[in-house]
Amino acid sequence: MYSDEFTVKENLSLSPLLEVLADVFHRYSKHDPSLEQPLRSILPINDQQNALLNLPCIDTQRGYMCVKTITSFPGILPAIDGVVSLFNSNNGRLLLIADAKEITARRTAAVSFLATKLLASNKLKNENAVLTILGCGVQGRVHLDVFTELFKWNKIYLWSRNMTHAINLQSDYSSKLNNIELLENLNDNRILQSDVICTCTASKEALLSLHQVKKGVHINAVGSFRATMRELADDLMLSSDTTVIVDSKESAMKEAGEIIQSKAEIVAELGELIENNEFCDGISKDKITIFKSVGMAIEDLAAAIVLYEYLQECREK
Ligand SMILES: NC(=O)C1=CN([C@@H]2O[C@H](COP(=O)(O)OP(=O)(O)OC[C@H]3O[C@@H](n4cnc5c(N)ncnc54)[C@H](O)[C@@H]3O)[C@@H](O)[C@H]2O)C=CC1
Ligand SMILES: O=C(O)C1=NCCCC1
Repeated sequence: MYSDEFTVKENLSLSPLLEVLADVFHRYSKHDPSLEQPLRSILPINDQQNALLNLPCIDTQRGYMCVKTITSFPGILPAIDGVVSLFNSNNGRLLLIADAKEITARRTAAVSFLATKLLASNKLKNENAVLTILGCGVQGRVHLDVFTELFKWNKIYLWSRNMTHAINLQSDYSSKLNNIELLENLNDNRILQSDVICTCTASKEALLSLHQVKKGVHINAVGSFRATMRELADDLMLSSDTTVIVDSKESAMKEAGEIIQSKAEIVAELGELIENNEFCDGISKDKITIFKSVGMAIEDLAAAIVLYEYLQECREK
């Protein structure tokens, strides 16, 4: 069965995806032996920023195995291309091949939302909450889709190095939302009003420093996945007001520029926060929380399982 990007978009629902993501993140961080995920391979092409990535994992508890093979060519749009393959882990049969662009986009934004729910639940109770998205490429757009599907924001600010991307995104949303405003530069004081910020760029230099954000902000830093990439400055990473959470300690220490360059302490993995009210409720309102995501195979597995099981259900009806 092949699912192209439109099929993925139409059939991959966020609510079951969030549930399966929470389960696999929890089991990953508990080192559950039924879930195996080696460090992914990232093969740079001719020492340039382009790369071939391979992300495998096995979940014998759910009875699936998954491998995503993608290219990342930041200079060519869309930057990511490839496929996600889902197999039965009991008999080795191939079950589904799906477009990796859409799976990667939606699962990454869903993980950012999960992190926001766990680390900043107080912000999601606030009717006046403000969301800012930096970078309006594929990830910026899908973060806007997912974050507005799951929560009603009072105000949304968009910034992109290429302002046309931000203008187009605002305009595509104009019939649905009239509370989106554009930021022309990163010194705009409106960033200081943000309760949640998602950074979704391929930047190699820090875009956000400590003085640009308010105390208590939650940041999902999505863009960097190499030692040379980063979106957040050292003073933000290293502030005593900051708590840094990652998807995987092993991956973040190898791939996340912000962590590698700043040597910031990683307080926990996202999976350690699942069913851990003591930790989540114990985060003071004034703490800046940073979720640094680099991406993992189990996220693609979760998305492929939800999509496959839903398509099977539709077939059987
Ligand atoms: N954490 C994760 O699981 C995932 C992370 N990513 C990463 O997220 C980033 C965004 O991915 P896509 O939206 O798919 O790419 P894209 O190519 O669609 O968008 C990239 C955005 O970054 C901006 N940008 C590039 N260099 C910049 C700079 N120096 N300063 C400011 N903005 C800059 C571009 O203007 C564009 O808005 C990439 O670095 C990608 O590798 C992508 C997928 C999953
Ligand atoms: O997890 C992924 O998939 C990716 N992570 C970093 C950038 C390329 C795709």
